[in-house]
Amino acid sequence: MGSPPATVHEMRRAQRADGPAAVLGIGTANPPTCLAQDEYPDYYFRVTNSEHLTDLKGKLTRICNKSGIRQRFIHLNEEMLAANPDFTDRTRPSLDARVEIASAAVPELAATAAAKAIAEWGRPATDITHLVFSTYSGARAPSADRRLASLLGLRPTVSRTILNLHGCYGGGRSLQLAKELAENNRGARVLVACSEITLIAFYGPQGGCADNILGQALFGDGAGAVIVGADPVAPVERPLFEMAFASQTTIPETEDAISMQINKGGMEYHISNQVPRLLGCNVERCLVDAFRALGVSTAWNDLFWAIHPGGRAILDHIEGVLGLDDGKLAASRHVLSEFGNMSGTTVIFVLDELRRRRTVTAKQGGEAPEWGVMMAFGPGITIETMVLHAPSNLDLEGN
Ligand SMILES: CC(C)(COP(=O)(O)OP(=O)(O)OC[C@H]1O[C@@H](n2cnc3c(N)ncnc32)[C@H](O)[C@@H]1OP(=O)(O)O)[C@@H](O)C(=O)NCCC(=O)NCCSC(=O)/C=C/c1ccc(O)cc1
Repeated sequence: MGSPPATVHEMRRAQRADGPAAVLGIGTANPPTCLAQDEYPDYYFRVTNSEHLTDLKGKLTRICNKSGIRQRFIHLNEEMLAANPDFTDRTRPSLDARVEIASAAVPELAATAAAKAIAEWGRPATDITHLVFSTYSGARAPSADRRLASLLGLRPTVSRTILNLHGCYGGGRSLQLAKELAENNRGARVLVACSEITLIAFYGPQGGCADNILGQALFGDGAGAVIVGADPVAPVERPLFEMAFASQTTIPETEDAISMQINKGGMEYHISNQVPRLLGCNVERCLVDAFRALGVSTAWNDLFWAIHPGGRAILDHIEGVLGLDDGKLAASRHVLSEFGNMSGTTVIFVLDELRRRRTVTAKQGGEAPEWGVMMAFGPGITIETMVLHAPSNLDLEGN
């Protein structure tokens, strides 16, 4: 009766997508409080009652001036600080209060970004089959992925994964996981959400702790969401970027270069001043390996670039070692300038900005590169690399 049973191999082949995973929609969101970078040292030392620490204020001012950042958005405001005075003192036990605020704020910010990505994608939220959520800002279960699924009305069978403490490479890792899920599950539609609020790592300045001063100068809050799926169904679904290849590399002997740890007073972190140099020494090898695996030969200046702007010096080093022309990292520099380093979320903002710029180029009759690269970095030191292809039928309008 009926046809002979398929082999397991045939069943698996039938479960897989035919084409590559692609970005089908992008959305971003930020909290309402915007801080101008040139006013930040005054703001920070005032709200933390630390005006007497003039050396540290001078250092923060020097870092802000060189940061390449114009403004940042943050969830924490002065009313919250007034209600939680322990937030300014890293020795006081304030983790409970931070987690309480973050547990609500992180998924809500993600929901705003996700609603925009879903609107651009053009299908109902109930068609989402998988959710990958990345954050360093929470420490509770059920966690932000569960809450986001409720806020968006996702189906109860949505397959959820949360990535915690991946820091600045969380966006790259989530997108790589989404690629695997979409390509290995025919018809899958994966929502990637990254949402970070720096409240978990906000403290007043403390002598002898330059890491904290660096973080206060660079980090901002934001959420980014991406819908990923293979074999887009025209005309509703339009691929913005196809994901051609993805890899992760850990730089040996750099375990201590970037670290984050949750303790009773919030999240402590250390960022070595060698990070820009270490990345500069290692990114080209990742790129060479990626393009060799694809069998594509290219000049770096023939690509479009979506690099995580971890700091201005990181972009400068990468631009230098790869010999990139002025403007090749413009999308990354723009996002750094207007939002700061929003950790894992930032690379989604860069993708969004990149496609906006490609629209302008196309409207002006110019040509944008067909192939490009997304890279994100974080503790490990970990480098996430993804080779992207922009299809010629690209709908670049976005939301
Ligand atoms: C904009 C910088 C900070 C300064 O510009 P510069 O061109 O290097 O300028 P200078 O060499 O004159 O340095 C200015 C000051 O910055 C100081 N500085 C220079 N890197 C450092 C340094 N890692 N430490 C602490 N002082 C420094 C440097 O010592 C100096 O201090 P001073 O001599 O007192 O003026 C630049 O070095 C830069 O972009 N660095 C890259 C920063 C970086 O590694 N970012 C990636 C890591 S991000 C990450 O892991 C995220 C973790 C995270 C954690 C918590 C969160 O909430 C969210 C996320």
